[in-house]
Amino acid sequence: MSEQALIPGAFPHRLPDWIRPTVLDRCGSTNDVVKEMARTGAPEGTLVRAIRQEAGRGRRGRSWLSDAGNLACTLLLRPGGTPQRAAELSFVTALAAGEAVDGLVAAAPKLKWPNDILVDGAKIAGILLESEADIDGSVAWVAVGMGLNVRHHPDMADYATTSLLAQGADVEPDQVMAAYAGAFDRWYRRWQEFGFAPVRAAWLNAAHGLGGPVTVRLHDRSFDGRLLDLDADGALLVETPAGRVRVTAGDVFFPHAAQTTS
Ligand SMILES: O=C(O)CCCC[C@@H]1SC[C@@H]2NC(=O)N[C@@H]21
Repeated sequence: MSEQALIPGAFPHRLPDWIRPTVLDRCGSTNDVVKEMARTGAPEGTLVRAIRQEAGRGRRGRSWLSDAGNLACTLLLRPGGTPQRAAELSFVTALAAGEAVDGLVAAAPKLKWPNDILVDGAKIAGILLESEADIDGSVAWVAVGMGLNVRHHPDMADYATTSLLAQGADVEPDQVMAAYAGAFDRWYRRWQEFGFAPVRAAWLNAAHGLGGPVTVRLHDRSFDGRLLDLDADGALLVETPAGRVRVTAGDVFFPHAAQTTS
């Protein structure tokens, strides 16, 4: 990993008490920084933001561009429980990121399975969860990485992207991170108290393309269908001529709209 200069001074916005931020001038990936901290005992609520990431990562080994002006941060959680339950945190995170965007832009943010946030059909934010289990199989920690295009967005060949600035919102990444942290606090508490049901309901309420045609790309094949629902465990339910299919990993594409991958 390259140089990591700590930006001195207090974080300029109010965050929930349990979330303690560190801002780095640069790093490879904030997920890697937080994973290392998790392995050496850092507490839940450790939050690392990098002004620049030099090796930002997305899902499925894709790279994630994050120059100064955008938000790249990772929050450390220690929720315990099973890895299956911890996976629900990607929906908690999507709701929090969506709320941070909502109100800043005219169009309502939409959530695309499994963990993209779209505005006007274009990707504005993505989420990368990584975790480790204890010897008994329970979750030791989860590194919740979130990248949000605040002031610029990359040109991608195969899907549309946008930023808050391109949508007319002239804001600073720290301000967006504070809104995200506040929304995360609310959704995380709700999830801990009431489980996945309210998270699932809110996610469905903001879901992109529900009821419409979808192409699902798995690692070894693709198929078309209609986007039906989110299952009680976060799997996507797709209706196909051959019957209902549960999708637990893959990419979804929506015809006749800006394409995004996640
Ligand atoms: O859309 C995706 O594929 C997920 C992108 C996740 C990017 C964020 S930026 C902060 C954190 N650090 C990383 O290296 N990745 C995540």
